[in-house]
Amino acid sequence: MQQTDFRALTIAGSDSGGGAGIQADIKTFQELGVYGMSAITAVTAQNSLGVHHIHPIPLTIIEQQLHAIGSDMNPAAVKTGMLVDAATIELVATMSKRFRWNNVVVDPVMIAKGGASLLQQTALQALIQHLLPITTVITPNIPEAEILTGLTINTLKDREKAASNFVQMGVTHVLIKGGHDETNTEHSVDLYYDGQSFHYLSGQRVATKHTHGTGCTLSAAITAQLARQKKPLEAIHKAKKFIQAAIEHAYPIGAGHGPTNHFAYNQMKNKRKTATGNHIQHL
Ligand SMILES: Nc1ncnc2c1ncn2[C@@H]1O[C@H](COP(=O)(O)OP(=O)(O)O)[C@@H](O)[C@H]1O
Ligand SMILES: Cc1ncc(COP(=O)(O)O)c(N)n1
Repeated sequence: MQQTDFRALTIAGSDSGGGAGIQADIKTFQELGVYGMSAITAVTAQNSLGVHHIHPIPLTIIEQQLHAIGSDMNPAAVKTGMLVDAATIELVATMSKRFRWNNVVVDPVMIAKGGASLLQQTALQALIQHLLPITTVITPNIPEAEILTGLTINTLKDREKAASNFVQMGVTHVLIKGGHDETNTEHSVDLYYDGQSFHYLSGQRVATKHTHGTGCTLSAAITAQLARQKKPLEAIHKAKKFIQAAIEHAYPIGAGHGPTNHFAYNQMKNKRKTATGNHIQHL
């Protein structure tokens, strides 16, 4: 059977535990029928208990990875995760412009759920100055949105204000995620803004500690859907369904915070297909 050609690139850190970073991204791309490529910015030694060691990859090697992909393999969408420091951010922005990459999804990863810092404090300005102006979709969680905008976010109105700030900083589409909003025990609500109107995307909040890699997986699913030519809001709606299934069926492996389940979305879809006898695949 002829494979349709959808390709995406992730620029992120490696998570030895497989729940976040490059590993989560590639698994998500694969589940959504997208060919995955990677440029690794750091190798981390981590598991369900946390990030134990970080080994940043030399800048020249990151550049060589980006050049190898950009000069030959032309991704339709690109996402960034752990970017380590200001020099890496500047490099990623320069290379994205050089290769005219479209559909740039920035997950502004700063602090792992276990508390380890994945981005130097001094890199924030570089992110704002170099990366945000070329960002198609940014996906901060609430603490990241607060740090980048300088606002305190308690209410949904505060979140709308922060989303407007991101648009003023040059971002085209903003998704401020609500996983950290503990005032809402029923739902986990994400806010989308494109400079024109606000949309709220709500999912049933799952009472689980196994949420390692939720942000990586969501942003990778958005990237995959953009690579599949979906418009940003539709890509985000589909990605929200993917992460919801992945959290509802999370893998309780390890003694700490287990990863989400990247198979869950397709497994549930296949179950529904078997139940209805419908064998047509709708992504
Ligand atoms: N317990 C939960 N139940 C359902 N959805 C969740 C839960 N925690 C996070 N999410 C969703 O997972 C995605 C990632 O959100 P969040 O946890 O805020 O990001 P991050 O991993 O970057 O901290 C969002 O779509 C959010 O709404
Ligand atoms: C390489 C890498 N990238 C990103 C995260 C964030 O994921 P989380 O916030 O779920 O710990 C991580 N832990 N490791």
